[in-house]
Amino acid sequence: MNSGKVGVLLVNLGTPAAPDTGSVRTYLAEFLSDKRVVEIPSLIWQPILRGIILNTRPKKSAAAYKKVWGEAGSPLAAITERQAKALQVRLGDAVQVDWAMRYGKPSIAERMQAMMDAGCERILFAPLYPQYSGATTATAVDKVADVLRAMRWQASLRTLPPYHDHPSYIDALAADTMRQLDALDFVPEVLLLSFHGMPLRTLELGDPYHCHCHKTARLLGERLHASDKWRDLRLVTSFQSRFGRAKWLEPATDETIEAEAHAGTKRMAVAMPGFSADCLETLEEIAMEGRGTFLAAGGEHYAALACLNDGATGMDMIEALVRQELAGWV
Ligand SMILES: C=CC1=C(C)c2cc3[nH]c(cc4nc(cc5[nH]c(cc1n2)c(C)c5CCC(=O)O)C(CCC(=O)O)=C4C)c(C)c3C=C
Ligand SMILES: [Fe+2]
Ligand SMILES: [Fe+2]
Repeated sequence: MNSGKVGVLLVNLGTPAAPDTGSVRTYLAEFLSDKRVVEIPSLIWQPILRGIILNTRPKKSAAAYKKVWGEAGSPLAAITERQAKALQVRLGDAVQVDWAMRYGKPSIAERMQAMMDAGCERILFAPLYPQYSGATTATAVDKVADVLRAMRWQASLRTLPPYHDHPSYIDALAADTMRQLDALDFVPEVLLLSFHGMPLRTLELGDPYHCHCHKTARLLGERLHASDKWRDLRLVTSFQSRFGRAKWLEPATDETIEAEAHAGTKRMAVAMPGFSADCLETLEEIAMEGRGTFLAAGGEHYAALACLNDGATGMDMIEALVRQELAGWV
């Protein structure tokens, strides 16, 4: 290490290197071998993963990734990179901003080493998950701890806490949700707040994720209902992207979308406040598949709202959260 710089590392989940079966298999093998993600003993899980899942799911998932892949690659990686660049501009030269993925590339190990090689002695590690869960925040922190464990001369580390009820996050969600609702060419009867799901067992074991999601939904709802225009908007919370056979948090987003249409809802918008960047789960599962489900079941108007991404409102929030955690360092 050669100087006392401060670094900020933005981290998100990870994504395949390319939308083909081989790349998706490599990504899923790493992701689904994480014991924080699938909490089944390895002796039982690894044969299922290697014998069944990695022989079937990659082809299906690669086809889904192809539908959302852009010129800059995977949306999740492209947006996270843009967030890092925008934050660098906002924070100036006093801080070095970089980004990494928990699974795949750029890896946490590689970017931590690069920051330290550039002279960062203090690093704020910022997993961009508003709601804490073992499968997201904790495994990212485990990873950076592994990286430090292998170093003789470590950097000092701070980690960004979950921000599910932080005023800057709720302000950003409320402003951006209302901006997007106002711009629709229809007035929704219901706004579905869809969060990524988790196995129900994680709630029973004490993971706060479910509570964090419901608190975010309540605080966002209070802000929408305090406005003149969205006072009567009906809000429903659900959990998407179910994986595997175990019982997951309910209600499930796909079933809720279908049930709403069957019950006579004609106009629906869906927001996904738990995702800091658009990705496969928001763009393919909710914007594309969700629309098909709603229209096929009798709905007429459907809109999936964009995540905060690197828009000004979202970046105001990331800057505020990061500046709070950097207090005393810069
Ligand atoms: C936002 C928080 C997330 C939680 C909580 C979460 C839990 C979780 N996810 C899986 C399984 C899969 N997730 C997949 C994609 C994916 N998941 C998140 C976020 C959370 N996951 C994101 C941002 C993404 C998108 C990645 C991208 O490249 O765009 C996938 C891969 C895609 C697929 O094949 O469907 C799987 C598998 C589990 C099992 C889990 C909780 C235990
Ligand atoms: Fe996931
Ligand atoms: Fe999915």
